[in-house]
Amino acid sequence: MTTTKPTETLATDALRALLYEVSVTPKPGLVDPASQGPHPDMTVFTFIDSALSLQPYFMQCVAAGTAFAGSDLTDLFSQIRPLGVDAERAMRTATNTVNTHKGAIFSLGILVTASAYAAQADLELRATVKAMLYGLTAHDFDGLTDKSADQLTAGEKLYLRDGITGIRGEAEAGYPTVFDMALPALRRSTGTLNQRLLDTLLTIVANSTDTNLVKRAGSADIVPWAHQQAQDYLALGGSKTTAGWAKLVALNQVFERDNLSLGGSADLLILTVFLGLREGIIDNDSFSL
Ligand SMILES: CC(C)(COP(=O)(O)OP(=O)(O)OC[C@H]1O[C@@H](n2cnc3c(N)ncnc32)[C@H](O[C@H]2O[C@H](COP(=O)(O)OP(=O)(O)OP(=O)(O)O)[C@@H](O)[C@H]2O)[C@@H]1O)[C@@H](O)C(=O)NCCC(=O)NCCS
Ligand SMILES: Nc1ncnc2[nH]cnc12
Repeated sequence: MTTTKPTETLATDALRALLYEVSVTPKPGLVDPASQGPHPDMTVFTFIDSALSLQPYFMQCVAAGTAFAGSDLTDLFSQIRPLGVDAERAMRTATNTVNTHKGAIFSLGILVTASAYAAQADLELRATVKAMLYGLTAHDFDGLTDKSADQLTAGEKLYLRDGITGIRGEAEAGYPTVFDMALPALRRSTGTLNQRLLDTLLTIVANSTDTNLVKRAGSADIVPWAHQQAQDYLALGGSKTTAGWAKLVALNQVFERDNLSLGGSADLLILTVFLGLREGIIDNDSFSL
């Protein structure tokens, strides 16, 4: 991907991506302006406060990526990881302790930092991300069996139980769901911005393993079901057809009834929107939803 936008706009585009994602409606298993979905502790306003609390963090990521002069990009990742821990704290203060954007803090922080570095070093973004995250999964999952159950995060438990590498695996591989599936789908998509982002989200759901969904369902057996539902929606023509829209509304009800969340897929949509804004393939010139 080539980007011609100035580095100064990286932090703003990160915030825009967070705000665009939560504004898309109707999203199965997620908060949007019209629905809390299966998240009784959050509304769209919680997400607005959460996003704004992250502005200083994204600016720190830009500064870190711009200033980095080392030869081993895993050192750049090590520099920003503690910044993300502080950003999680700021998020929880802004949201009254609710976890709105933990996954996005991690992944968007990586893309913002990598974009800033890639611009000054004249490198390709995805190659930069992969070089930054080299060895991440092995590093994070090493020694997990020494931890007691109450010290393990949801992602760590799923790795030990099912071998799912989750967001770490997706990130270390250079976000294949985003770069190989979602971004091409966004480029191809037509219609209003809301319709385009709905179809992009369901492309992500059809192609990813969302550990937020697996955790809520209690079993990885939910994954093929979710893939099939999203594929059915896309085969019906997606958001611009009456049948596709009806499928989306029905899915919304199922996800709410069964307390199923798609938080990880929302994070990948946020990344896709961010890259779409950088690439200039998102135009906000449609005056209907
Ligand atoms: C490496 C970290 C991500 C830490 O990982 P951890 O093991 O703590 O967490 P995971 O459970 O593995 O996942 C973290 C979040 O990643 C999102 N996610 C899951 N699957 C995917 C996927 N396939 N692709 C992209 N993203 C994915 C997901 O975040 C979303 O869901 C959140 C709500 O989650 P949670 O509160 O668990 O769920 P609920 O059911 O709603 O809660 P309850 O009702 O049960 O209470 C929401 O925030 C979305 O963002 C996973 O939750 C990373 O955190 C780390 O290393 N942090 C260090 C600091 C840092 O980020 N540094 C800066 C960048 S290096
Ligand atoms: N809109 C949304 N609803 C619930 N969890 C999310 N995580 C990121 N965006 C989300």
